[in-house]
Amino acid sequence: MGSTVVKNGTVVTADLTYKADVKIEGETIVEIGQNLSGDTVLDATGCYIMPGGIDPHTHLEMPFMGTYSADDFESGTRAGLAGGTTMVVDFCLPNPNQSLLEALQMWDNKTGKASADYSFHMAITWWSEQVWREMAEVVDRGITSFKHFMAYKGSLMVNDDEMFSSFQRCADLGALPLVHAENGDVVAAMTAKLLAEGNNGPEAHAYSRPPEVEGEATNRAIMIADMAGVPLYVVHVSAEQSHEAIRRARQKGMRVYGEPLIQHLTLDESEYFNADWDHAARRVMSPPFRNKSHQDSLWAGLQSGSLSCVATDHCAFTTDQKRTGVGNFAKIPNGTGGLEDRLPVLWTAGVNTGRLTMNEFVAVTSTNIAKILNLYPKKGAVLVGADADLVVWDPKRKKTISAASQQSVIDYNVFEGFEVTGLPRYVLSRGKVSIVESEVKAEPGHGRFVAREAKNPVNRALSQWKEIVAPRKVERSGIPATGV
Ligand SMILES: NC(=O)NCCC(=O)O
Ligand SMILES: [Zn+2]
Ligand SMILES: [Zn+2]
Repeated sequence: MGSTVVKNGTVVTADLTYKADVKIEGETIVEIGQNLSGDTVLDATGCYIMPGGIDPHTHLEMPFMGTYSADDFESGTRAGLAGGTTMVVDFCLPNPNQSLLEALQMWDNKTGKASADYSFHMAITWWSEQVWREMAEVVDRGITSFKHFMAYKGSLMVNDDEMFSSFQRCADLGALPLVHAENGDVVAAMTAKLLAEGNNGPEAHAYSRPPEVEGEATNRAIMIADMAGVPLYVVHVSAEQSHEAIRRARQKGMRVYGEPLIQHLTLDESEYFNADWDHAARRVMSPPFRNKSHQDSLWAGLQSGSLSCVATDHCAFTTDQKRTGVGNFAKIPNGTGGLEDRLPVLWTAGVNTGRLTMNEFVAVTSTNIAKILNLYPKKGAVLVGADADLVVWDPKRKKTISAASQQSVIDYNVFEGFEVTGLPRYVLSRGKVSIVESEVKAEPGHGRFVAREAKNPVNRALSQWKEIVAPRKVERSGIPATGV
């Protein structure tokens, strides 16, 4: 087995910055130190050696709104690698009444050509004794997080009673519930009203989902999670209202994690007012893009630690697919891409502006989610024994983002024209050099499923506390006779 040494670089992790060489044998980091030698040398002069990005929120080849998202595990993981992301966590979505295990088999079948490692969250899209039972089997198979859609009424949405039951089951199993937090009833009512009034363009998608629907649902999910005694992960936090609910909960000691997307941090609602229907529809996603004050709130959350991870929610549809919604915005497939662009755009808009330190950048793109999902330190770390998922980051490399040169299969890019400074020189996936600057060496089939263990320390601590404060019957000796 030949060894590889990444030499002359600066290691940047979530908590440290130091000069060192990193030696890899096979798939694993075996040594970190000075003047290391190996069979192959990757020169990192002028570069930072960081843990590869982990995107905790992707939808590859996802059946949704009458179609399938266009990027599959082949193009999606390749796009991720090209931008420094070495692992994705996708969503397995059972149909109503479908067995979770059968759905898992269907999702497994999609992954054969993944060139980077992946894991799944399991969605709870319906509720029954069977779902309750199968959740344990799903956890045994290494999938320890369960997603709940509070929106998409009539398809993926679950009600509060179902959510509370599922959260309690997560608590029993030591699993993590996730929520897409928008009030689906209110969205459905506002959508119907807008359409009835003739407001059918893509901008009405944003009108139908104001920040309040997100704030209300986030707060509700937090309270339900607290009553169930589980931590909670809120996906695609886009607004001050939902961030505020998370901030308040954390201040009260609740274990709630918030995930803004790179799109919401850098793109705003003016996109929906573009006179070009295609331009606006390509940006339709839920929640929609917001205004600058919400963006400032999200950046502040990353800086202060009230928000934990930056994801993409990569769910890419072609222009043709988006055109299904001409004349009715509610039929425009919801979703945008971003896998290839997350790290370069966040570095450019975050680190290069002084909003984030390099260590914070590593934390929010990799290490925090590795800890939350109990993947650390196998993933999200530059440590001896960790998987050699590494990005050698050249802070001076520049490019202008363009659909013409992207890995995603769709015909546009929501970041088109963005000039980024800071790009990978090398990207290694479990030791395999998969990207050399703009040259793709990723190997379809190299990616592997990463199983996770339940009952991480936060789950254990919460269960312990819940047990201590559980309702207990008061035993009384002199019970008075009834008044009758
Ligand atoms: N976000 C979005 O618009 N599409 C993907 C599905 C979801 O995450 O809600
Ligand atoms: Zn969502
Ligand atoms: Zn999503």
